Amino acid sequence: MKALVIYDSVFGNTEQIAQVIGNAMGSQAEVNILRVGNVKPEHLTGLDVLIVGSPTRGFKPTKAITNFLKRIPKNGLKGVKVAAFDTRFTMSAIEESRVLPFFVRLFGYAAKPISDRLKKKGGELIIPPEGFFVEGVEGPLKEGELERAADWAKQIIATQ
Ligand SMILES: Cc1cc2nc3c(=O)[nH]c(=O)nc-3n(C[C@H](O)[C@H](O)[C@H](O)COP(=O)(O)O)c2cc1C
Repeated sequence: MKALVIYDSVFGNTEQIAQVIGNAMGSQAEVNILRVGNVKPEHLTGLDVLIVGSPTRGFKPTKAITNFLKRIPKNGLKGVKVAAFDTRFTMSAIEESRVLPFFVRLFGYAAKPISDRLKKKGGELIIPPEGFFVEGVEGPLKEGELERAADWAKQIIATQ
């Protein structure tokens, strides 16, 4: 099985999650883990599984991830199993704000629009979009999130 994990990351938290996901799959698959800026069209050929992750910024993926997804040709992910994840504020951090809970309910997080776009390009979603929590803006990741990411990756492997 050939898998690719593509991520963007500003402060390093999403990168850590991407590495854990890739490494957890690595024992069962040929896995590449690439920052979105380093992805070339040939990386997408012959893939069985594509996983894309982004920090949630303003309720959305980063511009680099959005642009990458837009550039995938129509039906470019036909026959590819896909999954999406994001990193995001903890629920308690959101609830400390007066206005944020309202907007989060309305606009959500990055993983859902990523998975929608992957499906639109022909990919078959194999697991619901997932979010991993960071403490504050720059992290660190909430305790236990790296383990949760490894479990999530194992669920993906189990679908193969
Ligand atoms: C400008 C900005 C906007 C953000 N917007 C959101 C948001 O809408 N929802 C959320 O849950 N977290 C938001 N965050 C927190 C980020 O999700 C957090 O910084 C990110 O998960 C860290 O990942 P990274 O270390 O890979 O950059 C925002 C952070 C910044 C700096």
